[in-house]
Amino acid sequence: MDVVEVTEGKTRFFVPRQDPHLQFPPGSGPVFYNSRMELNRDTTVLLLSVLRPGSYLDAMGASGVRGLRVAHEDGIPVTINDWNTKAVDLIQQNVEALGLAAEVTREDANVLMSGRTFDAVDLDPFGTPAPFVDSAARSAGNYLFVTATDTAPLCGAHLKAGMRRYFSRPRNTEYHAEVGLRTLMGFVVREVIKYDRGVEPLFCYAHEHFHRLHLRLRYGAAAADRALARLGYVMQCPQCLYRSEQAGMLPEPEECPLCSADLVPVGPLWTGRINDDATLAAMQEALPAVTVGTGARIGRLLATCRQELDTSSHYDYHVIAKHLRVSPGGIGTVIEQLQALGYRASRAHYSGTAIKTDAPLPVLEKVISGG
Ligand SMILES: C[S@@+](CC[C@H](N)C(=O)[O-])C[C@H]1O[C@@H](n2cnc3c(N)ncnc32)[C@H](O)[C@@H]1O
Ligand SMILES: [Zn+2]
Repeated sequence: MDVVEVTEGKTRFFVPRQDPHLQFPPGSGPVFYNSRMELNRDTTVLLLSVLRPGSYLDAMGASGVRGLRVAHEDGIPVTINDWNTKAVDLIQQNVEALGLAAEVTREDANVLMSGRTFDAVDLDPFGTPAPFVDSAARSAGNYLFVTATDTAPLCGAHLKAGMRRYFSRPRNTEYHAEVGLRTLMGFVVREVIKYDRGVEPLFCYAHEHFHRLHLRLRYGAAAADRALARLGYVMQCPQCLYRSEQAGMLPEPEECPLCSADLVPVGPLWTGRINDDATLAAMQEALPAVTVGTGARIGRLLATCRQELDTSSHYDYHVIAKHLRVSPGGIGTVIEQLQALGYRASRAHYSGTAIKTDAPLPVLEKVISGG
């Protein structure tokens, strides 16, 4: 295999030379590598420097970059797996070049995870992680990390694929990044709680073309019940911009209080917090020493996540302004005005025009129209 050496974070490793003329260079080599996922990997290396699990499984290694970095930069014992022979050869070459004691395996990830446990399990498949979450839920001791790049099914743009994979009915709204993240989270929670285990989000975010979950797992039916209680629906009005949140396994019929249309349930999905503030604070503290490449962007992401409200949807203030036919002021001013009126209001980490607030829609409309 024709390889080139690249650096990510503090780790140098080999990846296949990719044809820059192909439209999708990450998939053009014999083994997958996508440099655009550096931020995703940087956040994992940073978080693991805080959590320090006893063992870590990179279940779909490809070049091995993720596990290599966790071993090299965090000093955590890792197992790197892939079922592809070329990938495993490259991982082995990288492990040897870095002088690591990492274990390298060539198995179907589901078989590996069904037979062994690891303190932390990381799923980073092509597209959907859905076929791997059940075995990961049985394999993971304390931590389960999941990447999904199938944003169209998760966000409702490919509705049937979303329903097949996630047993949920997403809906393509202006808050699709939030729906995608919470649909994925809701699915993972349902896969875990059937084993009488609880799930607590540590750091979950949507970014560009992927969703990423970092979750802590707990033992016991009581912990599972706490997670179960967080499953619910966003109830969206099909005629106006109104939406609300509803807890429960099955959606109850509800009318829009503004226009009387029947609200449409979006879900089931995870409601409530998607981050643990103490974990984010610890990551912020560790950031200067740990992260190299995307450190400034991660710093902004963590800061935005820490101030973000827990609501399962947001209002896009440009959409509201267009609806009202007004030209809006700055988003910071709108948020400050809502707060001055006694409401909670924040930005969302995945969009520059998203406002999360507990203010009723008419209040938000009044503020945006300068009233
Ligand atoms: C998106 S790539 C992983 C990227 C890698 N984690 C990174 O950060 O660059 C997905 C990898 O999963 C492997 N894979 C797909 N299905 C698998 C399975 N059932 N068991 C093990 N590996 C699998 C593929 O061979 C491919 O190398
Ligand atoms: Zn309505």
